[in-house]
Amino acid sequence: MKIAVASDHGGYILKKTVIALLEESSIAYKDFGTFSADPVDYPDIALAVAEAVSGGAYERGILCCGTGIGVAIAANKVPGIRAGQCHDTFSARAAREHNDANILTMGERVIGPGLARDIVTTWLQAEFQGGRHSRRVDKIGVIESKYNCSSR
Ligand SMILES: O=C(CO)[C@H](O)[C@H](O)[C@H](O)COP(=O)(O)O
Repeated sequence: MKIAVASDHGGYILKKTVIALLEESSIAYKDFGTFSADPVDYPDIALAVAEAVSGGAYERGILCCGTGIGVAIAANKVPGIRAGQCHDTFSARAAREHNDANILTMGERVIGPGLARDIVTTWLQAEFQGGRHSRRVDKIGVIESKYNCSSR
């Protein structure tokens, strides 16, 4: 599995925690930035990871900002992206099993590194359960198609 990872300045330290975990686990990843604690705009880094995942080059993405909210909102504007903010392991598991979330978002100003590691591990190991959940995820795709810009 290849993971696309990025953060804004608000999630810069949390991203380092995520990357350390991926390296310990021998999971392939690419860091899409940001590469310092200087302020950047979270929609820019969310777009980079969302396009990397929606384009198929990366199976999943992990985005960090101060809250995990802004990057989730921005990433979910990209067709095919199902980004979920998870700050507990129950949600992380459900995001995969029920929602087939292909991007995990977290907030450095909300949770600590220990919990973040558990969340990432849970999210990476959980699998989409299909069945009734497939019908619901498919309906998200129908909504997306309804409002998709024809110029894309
Ligand atoms: O997405 C966010 C807010 O919805 C993130 O928390 C950002 O990291 C945050 O907005 C950055 O705030 P700052 O005051 O400019 O550091």
